[in-house]
Amino acid sequence: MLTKVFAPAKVNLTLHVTGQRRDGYHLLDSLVAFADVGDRVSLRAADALSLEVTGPMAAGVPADETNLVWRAAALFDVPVAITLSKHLPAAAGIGGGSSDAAATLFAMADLTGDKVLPEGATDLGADVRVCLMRQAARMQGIGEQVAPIAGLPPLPAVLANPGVDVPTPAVFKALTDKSGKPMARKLPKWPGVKGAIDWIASQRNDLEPPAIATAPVISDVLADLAALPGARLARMSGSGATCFALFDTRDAADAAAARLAEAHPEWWVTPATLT
Ligand SMILES: C[C@](O)(CO)[C@H](O)COP(=O)(O)OP(=O)(O)OC[C@H]1O[C@@H](n2ccc(N)nc2=O)[C@H](O)[C@@H]1O
Ligand SMILES: Nc1ncnc2c1ncn2[C@@H]1O[C@H](COP(=O)(O)OP(=O)(O)OP(=O)(O)O)[C@@H](O)[C@H]1O
Repeated sequence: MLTKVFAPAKVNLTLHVTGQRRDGYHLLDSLVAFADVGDRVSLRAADALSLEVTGPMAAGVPADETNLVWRAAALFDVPVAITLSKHLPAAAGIGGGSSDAAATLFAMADLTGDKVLPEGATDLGADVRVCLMRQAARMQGIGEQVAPIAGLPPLPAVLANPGVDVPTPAVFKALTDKSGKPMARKLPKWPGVKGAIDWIASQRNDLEPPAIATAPVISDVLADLAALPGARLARMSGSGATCFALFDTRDAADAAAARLAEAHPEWWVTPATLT
C-alpha cells in the first residue's frame, strides 16, 4: 500500500522574538499559516529504510539519514521506502524540513495504525509541532506551544525566494534585540481579508533585519513584492530568505506572481492561498 501525504509550506505571517532561554533558544510569538503549495511524501512498507528525493527543488537536499523525513520514519519500527518530492526551496524559512517531517509522521501513523506519536517526534525541528497542526495557529515558547486560530480568512499571497540559503542559527545569532513585544494576548476577530491584512501589517517579523544583514538580497525581494500591483503587505517568513506579499484577491495574487516570475526568472516565485 502506498501512503501519500502533502507537506504544505509554513508561512510565519508574524514572528515576534520576545526573549532568549539560558540554552540559547529564542522565545517566539508567531501567527503561522499554511500554503496550498508544498512537498509530497509517499511511502510503502519495505525490507529496509530508504529515501529517494525527486521533484523540481530536489537539488542539494540530502537523501540520507540527515534528512528529517528519514529521521521521522526511523522513529517507527516498520522499515519503509520513501519518496520525497521537493517543490519548496530548502533552508528557506518556510519549514520545508519540518513540514516534510510532520507529513512523514502522518504517513507512518497511517501505515502502522499507531495512534501516539513516537518519542522524539517533536524534537526533529522547532516547527514540527506547528506543522503537525496543518492549520492557522499561534506558536509560542520556542515553538512547542501551538494553539489553533479560528477566524483567519484564506489569504491570497505570492511567495518569493531569491535562491540564497539562509541558515536559521546564523540569523538568530545576528539578532541584536531579543526582547520584542509579543502580539496582543487575545488576537482580534478579523473582519474579512482586508481587515486581517491590515492587522498583520501592524505586526512584525523581528528576524527580518538580521536576515537582511546575512543576505542583503532579501531587501530586494521585499521591495519588489511590495511594488507589485495590489500588494498590501510584504514580509519575510521565518528566518528567510522566502518572503511573501498579501493581496485582497487570488486573481490579483496570480497576476502579481506571473509578473514577478517574469522579472526574476532566477527566483522561486509562486501564488498561494494561506489558511
Ligand atoms: C524561525 C522559525 O522558522 C519560526 O517558525 C523556527 O523557529 C525555526 O524552526 P526550525 O528551522 O525547525 O528550527 P530548528 O532546526 O529546530 O533550529 C535551528 C536553530 O535555530 C535556532 N532557534 C530555533 C528556534 C528557536 N525558537 N530559537 C532558536 O534560537 C537555534 O540556534 C537552532 O539550533
Ligand atoms: N526534508 C528536507 N527538506 C529540505 N531540507 C532538509 C530536509 N531534511 C533535512 N534538510 C536539511 O535541513 C536544512 C534546512 O532546511 P529546511 O527546509 O528545513 O529549512 P528552514 O529554513 O530551517 O525551515 P524553517 O526555518 O522555516 O523551519 C537544509 O539545508 C537541508 O540540508
